[in-house]
This record gives sequence, C-alpha cells and structure tokens, in this order.
Amino acid sequence: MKAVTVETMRKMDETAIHTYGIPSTVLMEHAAMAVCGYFLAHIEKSKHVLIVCGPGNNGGDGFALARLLVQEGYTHVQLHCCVDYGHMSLDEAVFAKVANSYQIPCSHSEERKDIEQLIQDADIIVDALFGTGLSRTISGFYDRLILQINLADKMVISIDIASGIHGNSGQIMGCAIQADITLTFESYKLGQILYPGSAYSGKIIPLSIQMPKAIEQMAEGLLVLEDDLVKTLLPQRSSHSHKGTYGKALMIGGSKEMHGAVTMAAKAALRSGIGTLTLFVPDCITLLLASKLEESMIIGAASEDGFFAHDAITALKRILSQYDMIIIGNGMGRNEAGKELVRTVLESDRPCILDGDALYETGKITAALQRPYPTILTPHVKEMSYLSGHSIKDIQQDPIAVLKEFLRKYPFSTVALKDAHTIIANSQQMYLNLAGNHALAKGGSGDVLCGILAGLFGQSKDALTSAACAVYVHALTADLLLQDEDANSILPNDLIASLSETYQILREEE
Ligand SMILES: NC(=O)C1=CN([C@@H]2O[C@H](COP(=O)(O)OP(=O)(O)OC[C@H]3O[C@@H](n4cnc5c(N)ncnc54)[C@H](OP(=O)(O)O)[C@@H]3O)[C@@H](O)[C@H]2O)[C@@H](O)CC1
Ligand SMILES: [K+]
Repeated sequence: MKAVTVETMRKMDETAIHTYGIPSTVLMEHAAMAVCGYFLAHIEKSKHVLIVCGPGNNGGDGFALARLLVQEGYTHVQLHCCVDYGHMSLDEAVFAKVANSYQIPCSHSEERKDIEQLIQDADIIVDALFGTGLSRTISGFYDRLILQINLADKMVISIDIASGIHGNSGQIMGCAIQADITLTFESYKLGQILYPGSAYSGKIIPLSIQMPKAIEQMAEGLLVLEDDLVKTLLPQRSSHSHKGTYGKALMIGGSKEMHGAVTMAAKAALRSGIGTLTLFVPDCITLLLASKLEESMIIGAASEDGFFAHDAITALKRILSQYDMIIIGNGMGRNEAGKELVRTVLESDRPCILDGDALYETGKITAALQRPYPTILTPHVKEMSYLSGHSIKDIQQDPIAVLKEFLRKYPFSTVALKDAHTIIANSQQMYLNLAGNHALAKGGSGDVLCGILAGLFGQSKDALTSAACAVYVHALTADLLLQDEDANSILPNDLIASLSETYQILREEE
C-alpha cells in the first residue's frame, strides 16, 4: 500500500479506465461495494444512515452506496444531495438516478432547519461531499453544512477523504469534516497522513476498489510500512554466523544527568541483534553503566562537569577505525566537546547513526554531512529544523519537500523524520509509518528507537531498510503493548522488554 498525491491517484484512475478499459462507473460501483462491505461488518442494519453527497464523483460513491445498503437490508437510508442533476459529474448523475429509481429518500433542501432535522435523526453520517477533487476554499452552504455535521457529535464516516482536507498538503480548505473513520480507496492520500489533515481523518481504513495490481505497483508514492512488507525487509540471521557478522558498534553518548538515554539505546541495540556493542561515555558514569549493562564493553573518556571533556576527542580518534559503525548522541548533552566528537565521527569513513544531541550539534556543522558514507539521522521536527534551516511550520506543512531538498544536498544520508507518522527516506525512496500510538510520546522512546536501528543496521548494513524496519518495530511494539496496558504506564524499558515478541511476529511465515 502506498500514500500518493491527488495527481497520482487521478493518473491511477485514468490508467484503469483508459489503459485497462474498466468503465469509471465500474470503479465507482467497486468503491461503493467496498464501503458497503465495511457497513455490513461493523454497522447494524437498523441504524439510521444519512449520506450527504457533494457535486463530484465522491458524491457518486455516496449515491451508489445508498442503493447497495438498501439492497442489503439497511432500513433507514436517507440521502441529502447538494446539487441538481445538471450540476453533478456524469457518473454521479448515473448513480443518483439509480438511487432515485429505488425511491431512496433524498432531500435537496438548503434550509438550515431541514438539514438539522436530518442530522439529528441520523445515527451515522456518511460524508460524500468532496474527495480528491476539492479545488478551492469551502464557503457558503457547504461551509454551514460541515459545521452542522461537526457540531452534531454523530458518528461520521468519510468516503475517500474527510471533506475539506487538501489531498496533498493536509491543509484545511476553510473547514473540514471531523471524521471518526475515513474509508479511503486503493491508496492513502498524502493529505490525510500529514498534519492537520491527519487530525481530521479519524481512523483511516484503506479499501481496495479492484484496480489492476500493476497500477499501484507502478505509481509514485510513499510505501506504507505493514507487517508483510517489513517481513521482507527485516535482516535474516544465519546459522553460519558469528558475532562479527552482525556488526561491531561503538555507541557514543551519556552524561551525568542523562545516563538513562544511552543505557536504553544500548539495551535496545543488544535486544535487536547487534554483534558487539562498546559504549564510549564520560568517565564519570562508567561505573554506573557497568552496573546496568553486562553485555556491552564500556570505555570511559575524559569528562568535565558531567559531560564529555575535550580530551575525549583524541581518545575517540584513536579507536574509531576499529568499529564497523558508530552511534552518537543519546544523552550526550550539548557542549563544545560534544560538537567536536560529532565532527570527528562525520569526518571519518565509518557508517554512522546520529541521534538526540548529535543532531543538534550537526545542525552547526551541516557541511560535514556531505561525506560519501552511510549516515542515518533520526530527527524529530525540531531537530530537522536545525538540520535543514527550515522552520518547524514549513516542515510540518511539507515534510516531503523538505526531505527531498535535504537528501539532494546530502545524498548519502538516510533520514527518519519522526512525527506521529514518521517518514523514512533516502535519495531514492520513501517509506511511511502509520503504526504506533501516543504511548511513544515519552522521554527515552527515541533512544529505544535509535538502539533498535543500531541493532538492525549492524546486521543488514542497509541504512534505509534498517531505518524503516526500526521505526516499524518500535511502533508495532507499542501497539502490541497497548492491547493489554494503558498508554500512561507503558515505559521505554517496557518496549525493550517486549521487542522479542515483535520480532517473533515479524518472522512468522504466512
Ligand atoms: N475517478 C475514479 O475513477 C474514481 C473516483 N472515485 C471517487 O471520486 C472522487 C474524486 O471525484 P472528483 O474528481 O469528481 O472530485 P470530488 O471531490 O468528488 O468533487 C469535485 C467537484 O467539487 C467541486 N468543488 C471542488 N472544490 C469545491 C469547493 N470548495 N466548493 C464547492 N465545490 C467544489 C468541483 O468543482 P470544479 O472545481 O470543477 O469547479 C467538482 O464539481 C474520489 O475522491 C473518490 O471518492 C471513486 O468512485 C473511485 C473511482
Ligand atoms: K468525503
């Protein structure tokens, strides 16, 4: 499954229609059948269903759905149509006439109180106002209608995309339906993944409308991470292997006040298959870490006021080349010595992972990212702002454009841009993660992700796939924990303790 732009979705529709010769009304019927299938599985036939139809094919889906629901035995189906036949798209008019011939009640009133009554009588409102064809700010009658629906506090199911969200940017075009569920066709639309569109979409459920498989495979878009895909990307372990096979990693970080960050990153790396792990930490926390981590080696470097001191740089230069990969940043804090440690790593030829404070320091020396060696960065939006020079608002509005620009500048980099929906990208390809939940919004969660990434990268040596897998494993672990525990109480250490279960699930054969 991919997340695509409106233009790509339109091209996919056109290919199905013109190259494969599938009539557009057949696609619309398939769309309505898919939505009807959702109703049959989740919604009782006695519920009062109000379907509000706009002027385009999204409205056509609504009319086609009305007929199917009635045919399946739904007893209270009511349509509200916002335009007359003359102002409908051709396909919508076809299905509007069919619904009419079934004598499904259809209101056309623009009177506020009439619509209010329909809304009050409904248990479920189906939003078929606008789909991917929304082209301008919503105003007038539609604006009032959307407000009335939002205020009614009924269950709202949006067809394809919550009306009012711009399908590419996720911006709200004046106003938007606040959906509980969005049943989206064939591919996710970028706008429903990006903020603020994602906040209006409710739970997004993709449904197939039986397009030829090759169309989606060829389409340009972000690949959405799912169990089946991650199973194919996850590094395999071989029975003929030894610790050297799975990476010799050096993890640089920690400080007197943030030793927990490097500890959790280390534990997650160890539980994600790294071959050997050596920690390089300020010497004031060496003993503390030694008492918490038995499986890793620990090198204490010069410290000052609880952070790395300048002499740590010379020590690092002496040992750096002995390792296959470097991880730097977790709990390191921000000081001049830390910045020079980051520079030392970036000026070496070692593949590296930059996390936490190392991302902040890298923001001051971005030219060093032009290195021709694998470099994985795991910024959240604020850290991406340091790295890219773009404002947080710009990044949230168009993360894909910011990522593309960044990766054009630093083509050996791989970025996991962390947000509610993390995007993982290199200059060739992008993945999108939709798994995970708010239990992850806690200090230390990012360190666990970094550790998972280190473990997987040590095994696969492939920056993009290990970053994609790490993000998904981290998120899926939180989702699995949420089945039995409350989000308040799920801690980063619980994620580490549950990693084995997640890996087992992802290694299961179909
Ligand atoms: N193609 C296919 O094969 C399939 C497509 N499918 C379905 O079709 C949907 C896309 O259909 P669509 O392209 O007709 O767009 P949609 O959003 O329904 O309406 C566009 C209309 O709205 C109007 N309009 C726009 N903005 C406005 C505003 N602010 N205020 C007022 N009016 C506004 C616009 O006017 P115009 O810009 O032309 O002046 C035009 O009349 C897609 O999301 C999916 O649900 C499925 O059936 C599967 C097969
Ligand atoms: K809609």
